Amino acid sequence: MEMKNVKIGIAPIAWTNDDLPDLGKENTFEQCVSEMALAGYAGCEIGNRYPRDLAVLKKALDLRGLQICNAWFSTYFTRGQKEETIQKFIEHRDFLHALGAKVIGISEQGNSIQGTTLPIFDAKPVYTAAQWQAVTEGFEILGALAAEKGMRLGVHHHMGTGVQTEAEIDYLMEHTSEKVGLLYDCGHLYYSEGSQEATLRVLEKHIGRVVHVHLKDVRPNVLEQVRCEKLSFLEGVRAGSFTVPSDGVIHFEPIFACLAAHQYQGWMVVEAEQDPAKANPLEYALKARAFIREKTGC
Ligand SMILES: O=C1C[C@@H](O)[C@H](O)[C@@H](O)C1=O
Ligand SMILES: [Co+2]
Repeated sequence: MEMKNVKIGIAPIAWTNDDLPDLGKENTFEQCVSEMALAGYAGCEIGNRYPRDLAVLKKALDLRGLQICNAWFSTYFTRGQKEETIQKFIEHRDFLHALGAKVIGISEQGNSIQGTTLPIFDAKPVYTAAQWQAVTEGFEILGALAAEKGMRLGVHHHMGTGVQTEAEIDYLMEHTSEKVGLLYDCGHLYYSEGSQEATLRVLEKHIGRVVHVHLKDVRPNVLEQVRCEKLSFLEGVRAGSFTVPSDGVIHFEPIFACLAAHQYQGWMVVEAEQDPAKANPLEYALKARAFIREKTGC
């Protein structure tokens, strides 16, 4: 398998979890980025422990040979906060641009349940026609703003949001232009659709729009527990829903093969939020890095 122009990154969420700040509260920014570099990653995303001062952040990254590839951005179009979302997006875009990132990953959080206590398998929002209209129009505007700086917008399909299922991803892709790319996260797809086939099918259908990839694996026994006990998304994270590639149920070979066959260019980012007290972040980062190298040569 030949993957040219693909870089391997990792997300800080395994060290410090922005959604569950008590997970990894003992881990410092310096430890996080040092261990990312030590484990052989070329870049990373941004977490809330990262310094916001551009010069300080750049120096810390340069010292370790790390690049910033993306950082999460929440949109609130379903709450009617269009102007505020656009304003904040421009600031976020400019910060990422100054750091050399080429992608901006977004997710509509106006009525998302991912951070709530609601059962993740029972209470996700389903957009009305008006909400789809607000979201697709808003994403188009953000896509154009990203393009102004030579960057790509990637919509992160995510559990607990209105862009979660295969059908919702298809709808989004059909009702938006090329300016709106897809942030493909195989862990979220398997979690939502429950099968390897659907996880791969979505990638194959929309590979031309994929601008960024999150590699996470899932533990099927924990997903079953989440379903049976009606747990929330974050309760599931604490219980160990996610792990790194090679440690869960997903077959990564066909995913890598599809990306390689379509000459995907960009980042593949290991993103596996777990309790660092149970899953040593460096150990799991090393495990994922070795697996990716073995399977892709990258
Ligand atoms: O990309 C992501 C960002 C996290 O904050 C999120 O909850 C996680 O599941 C994810 O995929
Ligand atoms: Co993700």
